[in-house]
Amino acid sequence: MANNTKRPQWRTAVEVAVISIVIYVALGAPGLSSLGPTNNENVKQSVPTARAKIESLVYPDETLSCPSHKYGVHVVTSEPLVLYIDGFLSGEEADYLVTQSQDKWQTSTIFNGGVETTDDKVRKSEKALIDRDDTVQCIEQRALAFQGWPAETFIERLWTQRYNVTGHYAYHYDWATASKISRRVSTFMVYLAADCEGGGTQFPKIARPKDARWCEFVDCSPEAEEGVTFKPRKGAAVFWSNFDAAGRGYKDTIHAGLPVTSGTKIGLNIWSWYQAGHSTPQGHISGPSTEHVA
Ligand SMILES: O=C(O)CCC(=O)C(=O)O
Ligand SMILES: [Fe+2]
Repeated sequence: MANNTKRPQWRTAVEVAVISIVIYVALGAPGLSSLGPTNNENVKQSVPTARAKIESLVYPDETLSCPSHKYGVHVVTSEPLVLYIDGFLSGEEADYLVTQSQDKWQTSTIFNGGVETTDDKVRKSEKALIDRDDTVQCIEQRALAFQGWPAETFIERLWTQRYNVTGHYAYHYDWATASKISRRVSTFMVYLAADCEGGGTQFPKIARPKDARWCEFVDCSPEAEEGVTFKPRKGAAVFWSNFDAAGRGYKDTIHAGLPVTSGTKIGLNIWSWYQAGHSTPQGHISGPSTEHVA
């Protein structure tokens, strides 16, 4: 009788390898499309794990009729695309989001190797998860319309972020965790309250535009850090793309929230998330979620 109970060891190894590849591909080949830099110790991830992420994605109600809103767009650089949007939110909208944040502030977190943790040397601020009423969904709509309603692209639940004196966010990418099927495609960094000194959003690898008219929006002082520092300005937003057409994260989007030296700065993150295999808008991923994943 043939002995089938003992298979050669090499075959077991091949089977393990094949199964591993299948699992890797099923998970969206994490890391494959994000061929930018590997994170060094000073660059922390700000993107949480896949499941919590998907639960945090939303799509605004398309039947909602939103008031028309005008803003001014200025190109900082086209590769990577970085734009300055003056008046992206009205003063009333900014104040409303600050009011909505009251009683919701909690210590901001970072994601390190997929683990949520706090470290005030990296990120010192408080964040608040914003409920999705009509005003908020109209802001989500505006963010998607601005980008041309990209397919299979959702909005991450909105979070506000408050920095008091010494509050800051160390240099990081917003795109650290990415795969072929799943990634944070773009960022709007919106200023809701800007009664502060310091607190600029700093991009060391993006050149400051030369024209003196930019000095209204960026730090033109001799002490300004290398690159460009956007000044907190109520209602304004800095928008940038996190990935190139091949799905590679842009290294030049590394940025920081500089320390606030007096007063308070409040920001709003609007992140758009590409999730392949989910059509929009009919195939909403989920409704409001209580997951805390910013
Ligand atoms: O507050 C800022 O200026 C930057 C914030 C930021 O980069 C973030 O929340 O990811
Ligand atoms: Fe960021």
